[in-house]
Amino acid sequence: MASGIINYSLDSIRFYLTNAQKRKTIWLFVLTIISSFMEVVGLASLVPVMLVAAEPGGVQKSKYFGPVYHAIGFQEESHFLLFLIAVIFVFFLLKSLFSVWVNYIQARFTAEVGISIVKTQLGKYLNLPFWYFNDFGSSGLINSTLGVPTAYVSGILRALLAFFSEMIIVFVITIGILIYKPLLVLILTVVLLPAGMLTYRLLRSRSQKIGNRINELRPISFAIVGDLFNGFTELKLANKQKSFEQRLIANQNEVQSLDAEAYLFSLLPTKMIEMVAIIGVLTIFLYAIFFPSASTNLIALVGLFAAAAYRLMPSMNRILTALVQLKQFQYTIESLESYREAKYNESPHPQQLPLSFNKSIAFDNLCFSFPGEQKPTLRNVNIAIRKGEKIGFIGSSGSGKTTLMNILLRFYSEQQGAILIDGQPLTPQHLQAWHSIIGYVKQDTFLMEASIQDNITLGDSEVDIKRMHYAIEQASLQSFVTSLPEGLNTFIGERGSKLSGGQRQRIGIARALYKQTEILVLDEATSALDNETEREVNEAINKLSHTDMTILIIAHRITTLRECDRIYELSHGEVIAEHQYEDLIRKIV
Ligand SMILES: Nc1ncnc2c1ncn2[C@@H]1O[C@H](COP(=O)(O)OP(=O)(O)OP(=O)(O)O)[C@@H](O)[C@H]1O
Repeated sequence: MASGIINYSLDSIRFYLTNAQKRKTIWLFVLTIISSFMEVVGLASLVPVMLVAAEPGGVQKSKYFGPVYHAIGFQEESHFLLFLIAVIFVFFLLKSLFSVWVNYIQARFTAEVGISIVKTQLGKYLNLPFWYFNDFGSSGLINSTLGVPTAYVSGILRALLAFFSEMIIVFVITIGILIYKPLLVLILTVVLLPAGMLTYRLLRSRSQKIGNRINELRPISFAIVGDLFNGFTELKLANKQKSFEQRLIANQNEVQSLDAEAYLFSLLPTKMIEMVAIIGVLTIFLYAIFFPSASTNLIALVGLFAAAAYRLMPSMNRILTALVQLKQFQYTIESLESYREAKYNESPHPQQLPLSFNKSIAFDNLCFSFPGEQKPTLRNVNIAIRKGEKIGFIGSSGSGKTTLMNILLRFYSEQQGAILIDGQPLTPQHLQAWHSIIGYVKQDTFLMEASIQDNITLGDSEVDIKRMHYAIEQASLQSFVTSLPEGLNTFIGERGSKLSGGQRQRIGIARALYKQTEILVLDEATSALDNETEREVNEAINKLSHTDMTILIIAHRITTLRECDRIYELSHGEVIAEHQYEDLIRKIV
C-alpha cells in the first residue's frame, strides 16, 4: 500500500547520490542491520532472565545459566541475578551507543545529500535562460533553493531512513519471535498490521494535501513580507500597510492551522499503536481463557508480548509517522524535479576561448524574438561601432533598446545574424572572456546591504586600492565619499536606501571601472529625473567620455548623449535613424 510513495521517493534520491554516496548507503544499510540485531539480542536476552527469575531455584535448573552459575562460583541465586542484570545493562548501554553512532552517520549522510541538493537547485536556477527568470518571484526562488531542499531532507530523506531502519528492526524481531514462539507473531500481525494500515489510510491523502497547500502558501507569505518591508514608504503613504498586513495574517492563519494539523497527525500513530498494544494483551488473556491448557504459559506470553511490544511499538509508530511524512512532503520531490528539462538548462558550458577586442563591435543583421511571441522584438539590426566610440540609443518605450543590450551582454541569444567582435562571431565559447571586459550599469543598479567598497568590488577580499581610487574619481564619487565620516566603509542600507538615485548609478559606474571594463553599457534611469541626479550622472558620463572605454548609452534624455559620436534611433525593433547630437538638439528646440 505504501510501496508507491517509497519507490517514488527512492527514485528521486537516486538522482542526487554520487557513486561514492551510493556505496555509502550500502554501508549504512549494513550498519543498520547490525544495530537491529543488537536490538533484538538485547530484547531476547530479557526473556530467559525473566523466566529463571520467576521460578525459585530456576537459575540452577536452567541448562544455560546453571553451568555459568557454578563456573563463576556464585553462592546465591539472587547475586547471580544481579550479575545478569548488570551484564544486560552493559549490553544495552553498548547497543545504545552503537545505535547513536549509526544515527550520527545517518544524520551526516543526510546533511551531505542535503548540500548536494542545494547545489543542484542553485545550479538549476542559475543556469536558467535569462528570460525564464521573469517567471519566478524572488520569494519563489528562495523557497525553491533553500526551503524545499531543507524540507526534502527532513520530510523525505530522514523519513525514508527511519522507515527502512525500523522495518529492519521489525523484520528481525519478527523472525526472532517466529523462531521462539510462532503464535505470538500471529497475534502481533493480526493486531498491529490492520491498525497500522488503517492509520496510514486515514492520514495519507490529507497529509499530502496539507504539504502541497503549505508549499503554495509559504512563498506568498514571503512575498507579502518582502513587499511590506521593501515598499515601506510607498505603502505607508498610500495607507496600504494595513491591507497588506491583513493579507499576510490571513495567509499565515492558514499556514499555522495546517502546521497544527500536520503536528496532530504526527501524534496520532502513537495513540493508535498504544491502543492496539492493550488490545494485544487482552487478546492473549482471551486466548488463555479459551485454551486453558495454555494458561501456564500465560505469564511468559504476556511478558514476551510486552517485551516485543516495548520495542515494536515505537518502531511501528516511526514507520507510520515516516509514511505520513513522505506523503506530506511529496511536493518537495515534485518541486525538485521541475525545470530539469533541457530547454531550461543552458549548460553544458563549452570549453572557453580567449577573445581579442582591438577594433570593433558589430551587430550584423541581428533578429530576435522572445519564446512564444509572434512579432520579432528586433529586426535586421546592423550597427558598426569602433573601439573607444561613445554610442547613444534612443527610441520610444518598448522599441527594443534593452533587449538589444541584453543580446550584446549575452543574456539572450539572437535567432539570426551575429555579434562580431573584431569581425569574429561572439560564441558561447567566448562568454567568460567577453563578460570579463563588458560592464553593465542598469537603471536600478544592483546594490548589496554592505559598504560602498564592497558594493564597488562586489565583495573582493583583497582590494586594489589604486584601481579603487581611479574608479571613484572617474565615477565622480570622490567628494561624496570624502564627505562621509566612514568613507568607503559606510554602509549604504538595504538596496542602497541611504543613497540618492544619482549616487546609486555612479556606484554602478565605479563598479564597472574597478572591474576594468573595456565596454560599458549604461541604461540611464528613467525614474530619477530630478536635475541634481541628472547633473551627477552626466558629470560621470562626461568624464568617462574622455577615456578609451567603448560606451553604449540607452538614454531617455537627449542631454545625456552630448558626448556621443552617434545616436541610433530604434522603433518597433528596427534602427530607423542615425543622428548626431547637435541635429537632435536642434530638432527638439
Ligand atoms: N522577457 C520578455 N518576454 C517577452 N517579451 C518581452 C520580455 N522582455 C521584454 N519584452 C518585450 O520586448 C519589447 C522590447 O522591450 P525592451 O525592454 O527591449 O524595450 P526598451 O526600448 O528598452 O523599453 P524602455 O525604454 O521602456 O526600457 C517590449 O514590447 C517588451 O514588452
